[in-house]
Amino acid sequence: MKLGYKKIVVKVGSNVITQANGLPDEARIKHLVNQLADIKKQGIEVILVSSGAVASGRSLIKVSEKQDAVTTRQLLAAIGQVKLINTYSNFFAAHNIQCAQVLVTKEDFRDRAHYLNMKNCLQILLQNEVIPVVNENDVVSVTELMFTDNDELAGLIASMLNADALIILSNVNGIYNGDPKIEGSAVIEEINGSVANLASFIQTGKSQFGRGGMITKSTMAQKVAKLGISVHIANGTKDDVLISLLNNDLVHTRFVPEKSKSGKKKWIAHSETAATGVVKLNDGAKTVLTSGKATSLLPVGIIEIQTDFLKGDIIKIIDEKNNLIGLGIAEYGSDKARERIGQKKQKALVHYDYFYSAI
Ligand SMILES: Nc1ncnc2c1ncn2[C@@H]1O[C@H](COP(=O)(O)OP(=O)(O)O)[C@@H](O)[C@H]1O
Ligand SMILES: N[C@@H](CCC(=O)OP(=O)(O)O)C(=O)O
Repeated sequence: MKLGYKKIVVKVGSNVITQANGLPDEARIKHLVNQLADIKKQGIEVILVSSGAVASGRSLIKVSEKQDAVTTRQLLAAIGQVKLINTYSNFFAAHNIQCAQVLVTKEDFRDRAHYLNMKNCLQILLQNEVIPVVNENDVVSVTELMFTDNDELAGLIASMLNADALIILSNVNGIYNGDPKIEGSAVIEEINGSVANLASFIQTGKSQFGRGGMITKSTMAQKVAKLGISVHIANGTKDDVLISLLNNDLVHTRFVPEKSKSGKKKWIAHSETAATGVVKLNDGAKTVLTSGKATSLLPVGIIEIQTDFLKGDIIKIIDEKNNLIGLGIAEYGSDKARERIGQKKQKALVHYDYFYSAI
């Protein structure tokens, strides 16, 4: 396969594997599994992140209209996930491949110990030639405990496992430079670095069964590419999409990866919700810290400690206008940091190795 990847994470959106009438599209699931089996047999490690539990559940049970949205989602996902994983399991078995169900919540990534537990679990499956089929555990993840969508989850898994590529399969050919439905809009084939006006191309509407939409997909893709992982957005409803993509023979959107970051930086990058402290910097410190040079965060550039934190906590670093600059691990607690605000020649609050720039 021309692209030469050794480890890939493939994310399949609900729309790809659900028919217009809401029933699971078994033929498409089978076709995707056939491709994944082919890819695995060529020695590439594969992790599948599949949506579709709620959509599958909808085909199995009629829900009362009086039931609220949260409990409806719990009910549909609880029933639908069984059907979804059985379908995958049967199709993989035809290739003598075992797959495993891995259901996760945001909580499973909340601190380094939980994160490493999850990483070990996936690694042991891969070492045993099993294909993990990951989904959010929708039965217990509600409201603020939820991932934005499975694109966020897939980005997290790709970063955690140091994958070479994350392939997101949706029901469009990629990100278009206008409304995909309007003639004259074309697929943006390559996105290199942060593209300031990317969001302006994207319509806020979602596809019929999707959760996050294209804006969250592109924000996540830019973040993951920044960590050193290629991200591809392609049309999962096309025949042989994965094989064509890996042979570099498919029109789609590719986010060019930057230099690979360390495992710890990848973890920090995805830890915004676990951050305790908030530290505000002046513009000079912001410029230096985001210049791309290896620079640590020194107290001289701090103007305010907004929220307390302990040594070792993840902290949010913001600018004078309260925009996020990055995330880092505090070398000491907020008490000491407050004493040192604006002072020269003090120990760095965040060492460069433990700083992730969000800009
Ligand atoms: N500029 C754009 N390029 C591509 N798709 C777009 C764009 N703007 C909005 N979209 C919409 O985003 C949808 C895909 O996102 P989403 O509904 O989250 O899908 P999925 O279920 O695959 O995660 C497409 O079906 C499309 O309608
Ligand atoms: N976890 C949910 C899917 C959530 C989700 O992000 O869906 P999608 O936007 O189609 O990838 C399910 O299995 O139904």
